[in-house]
Amino acid sequence: MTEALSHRCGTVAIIGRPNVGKSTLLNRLIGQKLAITSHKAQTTRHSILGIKTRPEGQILFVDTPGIHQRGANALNRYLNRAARTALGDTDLALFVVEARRWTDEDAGALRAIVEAKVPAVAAINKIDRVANKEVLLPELQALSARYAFLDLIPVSATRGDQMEPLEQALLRALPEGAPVFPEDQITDRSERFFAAELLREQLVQRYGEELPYRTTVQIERFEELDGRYRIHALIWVERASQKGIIIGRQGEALKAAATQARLEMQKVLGCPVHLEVWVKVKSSWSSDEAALGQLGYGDDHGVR
Ligand SMILES: Nc1nc2c(ncn2[C@@H]2O[C@H](COP(=O)(O)OP(=O)(O)OP(=O)(O)O)[C@@H](O)[C@H]2O)c(=O)[nH]1
Repeated sequence: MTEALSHRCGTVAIIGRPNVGKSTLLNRLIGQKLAITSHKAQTTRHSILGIKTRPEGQILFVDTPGIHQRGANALNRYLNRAARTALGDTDLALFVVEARRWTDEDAGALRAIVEAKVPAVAAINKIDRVANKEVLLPELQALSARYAFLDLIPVSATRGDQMEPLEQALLRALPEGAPVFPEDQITDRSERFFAAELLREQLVQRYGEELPYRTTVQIERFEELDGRYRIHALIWVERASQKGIIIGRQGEALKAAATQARLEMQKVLGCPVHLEVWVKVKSSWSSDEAALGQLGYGDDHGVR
């Protein structure tokens, strides 16, 4: 009973290989779109704080870019570093895996937790795809043999199944403490940051496999006047050919992406948005540490 009476507060780093559903799970837990998602791996580039306040406690979620092993350019190194930094400074890890799929990359992500020696809860995601739930039992056993998880909870982030037991397990594992943020606050990120992410989400969802990872979004101007937002965004690409693809024939492709991004921004900001988007070429930004710094990837908070 004493456990139920004490108020809990602490950070939970969401860790897992790319594409297991970390961002979807964060959005589901917070009940609003904080992290952009796509079916392509490596969508998440920034560590985002999502704040979940309940009577029993406050959970501060840090969404990390998926820990992955491919590629060694500066952007990939930054992504892995961001995930590891989050682990070095958290009360608890939430390790996300996909039901019925264990890969070397999952093992790599788990190794980061083991090395950081943080307590962890495991979420076995995408159970909506598993018709016979009995097959999950040996999987849970195998996972608990790999690490001393405090709890293992099968979940479905898209359907919202098992969110309550997951939240309870996380709260139980957090230290006692007073809430850090007001109860109605759901993130520490700025509106400007979300504007950049929502435009980047369109790039990830609309263009070929490689191109989005060769681009970044910078918000040049972000102003609110008389209940309307005026936002100027720059999409940085590495080559003129990429600029052509993004813009498309007679500007059609960019127009469609910007229109959808604007609608998403209006949903998040809750008022009309005027969005202007420009595409600019900056050669080899993803392999140059100095260029990454200029674009806001120099620290863990990324583009603001
Ligand atoms: N069937 C099913 N699909 C899911 C579930 N959760 C996430 N997905 C899908 O899995 C894909 C990846 O989800 P994300 O949330 O972007 O994954 P992530 O782990 O944040 O990926 P990175 O940003 O690459 O690290 C998306 O297509 C999601 O719709 C789930 O519970 N069930």
